Amino acid sequence: MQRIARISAHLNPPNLQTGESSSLRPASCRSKGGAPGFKVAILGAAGGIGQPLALLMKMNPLVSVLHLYDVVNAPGVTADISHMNTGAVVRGFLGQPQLENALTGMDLVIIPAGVPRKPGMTRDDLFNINAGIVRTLCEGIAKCCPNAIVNVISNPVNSTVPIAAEVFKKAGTYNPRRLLGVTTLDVVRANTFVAEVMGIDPREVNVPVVGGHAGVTILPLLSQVKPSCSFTSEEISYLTDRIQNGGTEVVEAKAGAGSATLSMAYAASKFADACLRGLRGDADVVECSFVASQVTELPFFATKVRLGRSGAEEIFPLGPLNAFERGGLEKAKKELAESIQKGVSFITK
Ligand SMILES: NC(=O)c1ccc[n+]([C@@H]2O[C@H](COP(=O)([O-])OP(=O)(O)OC[C@H]3O[C@@H](n4cnc5c(N)ncnc54)[C@H](O)[C@@H]3O)[C@@H](O)[C@H]2O)c1
Ligand SMILES: O=C(O)C[C@H](O)C(=O)O
Repeated sequence: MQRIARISAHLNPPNLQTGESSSLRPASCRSKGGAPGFKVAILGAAGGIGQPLALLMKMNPLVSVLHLYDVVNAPGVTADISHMNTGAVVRGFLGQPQLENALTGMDLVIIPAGVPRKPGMTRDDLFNINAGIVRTLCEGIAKCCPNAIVNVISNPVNSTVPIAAEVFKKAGTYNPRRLLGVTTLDVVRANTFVAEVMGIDPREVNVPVVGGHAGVTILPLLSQVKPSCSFTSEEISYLTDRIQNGGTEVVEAKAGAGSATLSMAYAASKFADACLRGLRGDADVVECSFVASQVTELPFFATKVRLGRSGAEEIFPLGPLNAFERGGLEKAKKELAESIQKGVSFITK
C-alpha cells in the first residue's frame, strides 16, 4: 500500500485551483488531519511575507491545518509547501469566492495581504489600497471565524487595526482581546541593534518597543532593556533612529522591490507561535503588540501584552520612562491619534 501511495504522489498532480492533490489518489492517501493542533489561515499567502511565513507556520508543531489564501498564485505556493513532511495539512484558496472556505473553522488568522512601500513612500501612503483589502478580509473573518485570534500585519498597522476593530464592531463580533497588530519586527530589530552595540548575543536581549508601527510612533524603551544596559546619549540617539527607521532602511536597500519580507516572516511566525502557545494555555507568554488599550488616552497602543486562551489577557503599563522617552511618547501619541482616527473614519464615515 505504501508503494501505491508513493507512485500516486507522482502521477496525480495537485488540483490547479487549490493546490491539494487530485481525487485520483487512492483512499489510502487521504489527508487525515495530522497531529492535533490549531487551524491557522494566512491571507496574502503568496506574497513576499506570505510565502516564507507559510513555510515557517508549516514547520510549527502547534499547527495542524494551514490554509493559504491569496488572490493570485495560491495553488502553486500550496503545492510547494504541502510537500514538506511536517504535521500540518495544507490547503490552498484562490480569490474572493474561496475566502469563506479559507476562513471557516480557523483559530488564528494572519493578514499580510496588501501592497508594500517603495522608496520615498510612508506607510500611510499605502492606506488607500490596503484599507479596503483589510476591510474585506475582516468582513470574511466576522462571518466565518468570529472567535479567531487575528494578527494584522498589513500597513499602515496604526490604521488597519482600528479598521479591523470597526468592521468587527459593525458585525457584532468585536472582542478587543482577539485583535492584535503585529509590531514584533520592531522588537526583533531593536534586539538585534542593541546587541550589536553592546557586543552581546541578540537572543539574550529584550527591548520593549511601544506606541505604534510607523516612524516616531515606534518608541523603543532603551531604559528598560533586559539584561540591563546603560547607553551613552550618542548610542541612544543612534539606536532610536535606527529602530524607528529600520523599515525604511530595508525599503531603500530593496530599491523598489518591496519592503521587509524575510525578517517580517520570522517576526510574524514568532508572534503567531506566541499566540498559539497562549491559546494552548501556556503561562507567561508576553510579547509587544498594538492592541485596544487604556495605557494612554488613545484607544489603541502597543505595549507588552500577556497572551492566553482568549488572546491579549493582560496589557502591561509602560513602566518608568526617562525624560527622552517621555518626549518621544508625546510625539508618538500625536501621530498615532491621527492614524487611528483615519482608520476609524474609513469604516464609520
Ligand atoms: N507589520 C509589519 O511589521 C510589516 C512588516 C513588513 C511589511 N508589512 C506590510 O505587509 C504587507 C504585505 O507586504 P509584502 O511584502 O508581503 O507584499 P507583497 O506585495 O509581496 O504581497 C502581498 C500579497 O497580498 C496579496 N493580496 C492583495 N490583495 C489581496 C486580497 N484582497 N486578499 C488576499 N490577498 C491579497 C497579493 O496578491 C500578494 O500576494 C504590506 O502592506 C507591508 O507594508 C508590515
Ligand atoms: O517599512 C515598511 O514599509 C514595512 C514594515 O512596516 C517594516 O517595518 O519593515
